[in-house]
Amino acid sequence: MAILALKDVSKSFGALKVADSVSFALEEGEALGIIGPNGAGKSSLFNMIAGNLRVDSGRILYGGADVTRQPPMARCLAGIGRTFQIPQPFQHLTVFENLLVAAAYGSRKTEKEVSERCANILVRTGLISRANQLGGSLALLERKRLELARALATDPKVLLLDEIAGGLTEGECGELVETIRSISAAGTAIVWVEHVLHALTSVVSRLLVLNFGKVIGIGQPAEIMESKAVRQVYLGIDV
Ligand SMILES: Nc1ncnc2c1ncn2[C@@H]1O[C@H](COP(=O)(O)OP(=O)(O)OP(=O)(O)O)[C@@H](O)[C@H]1O
Repeated sequence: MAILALKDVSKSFGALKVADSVSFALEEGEALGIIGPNGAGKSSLFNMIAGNLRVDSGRILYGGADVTRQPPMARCLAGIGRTFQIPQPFQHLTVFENLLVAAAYGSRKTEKEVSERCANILVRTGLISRANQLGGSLALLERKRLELARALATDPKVLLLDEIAGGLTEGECGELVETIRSISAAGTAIVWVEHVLHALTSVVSRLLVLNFGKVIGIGQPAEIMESKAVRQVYLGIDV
């Protein structure tokens, strides 16, 4: 059964259609990449899946249940975790405290469970040596890692990554990809919106292409990048 499914989801801002009857399904443990030109509606799609933006029509199913009208917190507690394109950690809390907030808020876990879980995530995301540093003092790669760690602290079954590799150097990007790959290998389903294609395709098994809110292709990365419609629209190549 699909862990996440969108069925004919549509959304407009006035005359601008950011989702035009979008449908796709994500299997448990699958890693799906989403690409598309600037303004195609990728972040809006994440906002609708996470509950930060209401759909105009269509349905969002999570674990088979209809969550279309559920608020963001309910979806987060149910297991839909996300990162934001621009990381905004609590600047005056330490890295560890930032994680504690994400892990403890609204959850019924004990203090011991929450602290152990956060310490473990700091190790997995390469942030353990930064645990006591203030969130506001981190460099870009570490802020991205913290964004990822905060999403993981909510214990997601589906992790939505919004352009997490953007702005990193080649080496930093490679390090982050390794971390994301290990999260995927541990069984967390991932939907990753990214412009850095080589990073994306080194992790995901399928790519979905959005253009003006419409899905213009979904399939294996090699097949998608060869598709005429995708090359014309996304890469600007005349074929
Ligand atoms: N709340 C809003 N009100 C009006 N227009 C919006 C709103 N949010 C987004 N838009 C517009 O909707 C379009 C899609 O935006 P969105 O951020 O979803 O695109 P994107 O594919 O994520 O782009 P990028 O790759 O640049 O991040 C853009 O033209 C954007 O300006």
